[in-house]
Amino acid sequence: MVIQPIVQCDQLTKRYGKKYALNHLDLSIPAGKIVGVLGPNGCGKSTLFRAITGLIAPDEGELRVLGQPPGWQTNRHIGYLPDRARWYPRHTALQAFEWGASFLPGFDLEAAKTFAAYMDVDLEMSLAGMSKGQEARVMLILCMAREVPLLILDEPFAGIDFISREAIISGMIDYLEDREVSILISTHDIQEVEGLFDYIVLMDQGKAIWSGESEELRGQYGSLHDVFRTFYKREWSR
Ligand SMILES: Nc1ncnc2c1ncn2[C@@H]1O[C@H](COP(=O)(O)OP(=O)(O)OP(=O)(O)O)[C@@H](O)[C@H]1O
Repeated sequence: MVIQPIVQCDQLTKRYGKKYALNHLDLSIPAGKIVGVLGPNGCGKSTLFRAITGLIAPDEGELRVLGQPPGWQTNRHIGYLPDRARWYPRHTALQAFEWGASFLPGFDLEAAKTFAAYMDVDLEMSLAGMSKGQEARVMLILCMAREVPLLILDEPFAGIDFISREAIISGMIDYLEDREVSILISTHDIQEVEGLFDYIVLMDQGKAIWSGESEELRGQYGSLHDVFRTFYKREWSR
């Protein structure tokens, strides 16, 4: 069953003191898309993801995820990679995936192993011995190997080098081709990943300043690099 829209925000607001992390955000994200949630540091991307996964309660406004208010019922159907995610250092990658298979709804151990082979992850290596980029791959696999309708990946490519990032992204595109899944991805690595997105949300100061099909955005403004120049002049001129 495909739920339209996958995420719906009406006047969604989250304040920290006087600071608006989300400022009366209106946003409707259709299902079945790979969505780039983009914008400068501090514009509210992670806060939006935390609200979607029920980790923070909004101060005002309405949020519906998979057609319902966020909570444990919706979280069963969401694979979430938080920013700054870490795993238990003494575990090996395989132990992390076996944990996933026993605890995470919809986790497919064989898919995780296939991803690991593709992403060059040594299953027997402990996470303590891994580089930042290797650990980031394990964390990404823990989310991607789940049969769920919604994946939320907050900065999944941070720490992964340019060459590996391209390989991982093309692997993701192959893997996702036949699956009915919606993915929200925040990233600052816009140039490498631009081919991945079919829908874009541009955020600034807690609001969505543009959202729509990436082809439409490219048609109007050119590459994502040019889009950033157009929409975030304030940032670029600093
Ligand atoms: N727990 C918190 N306490 C106080 N302020 C917070 C908290 N969480 C977020 N903020 C503030 O809310 C704003 C939005 O933060 P958020 O982490 O959502 O931005 P972001 O777009 O994910 O940024 P980045 O690209 O740097 O990861 C920022 O000004 C941040 O300082």
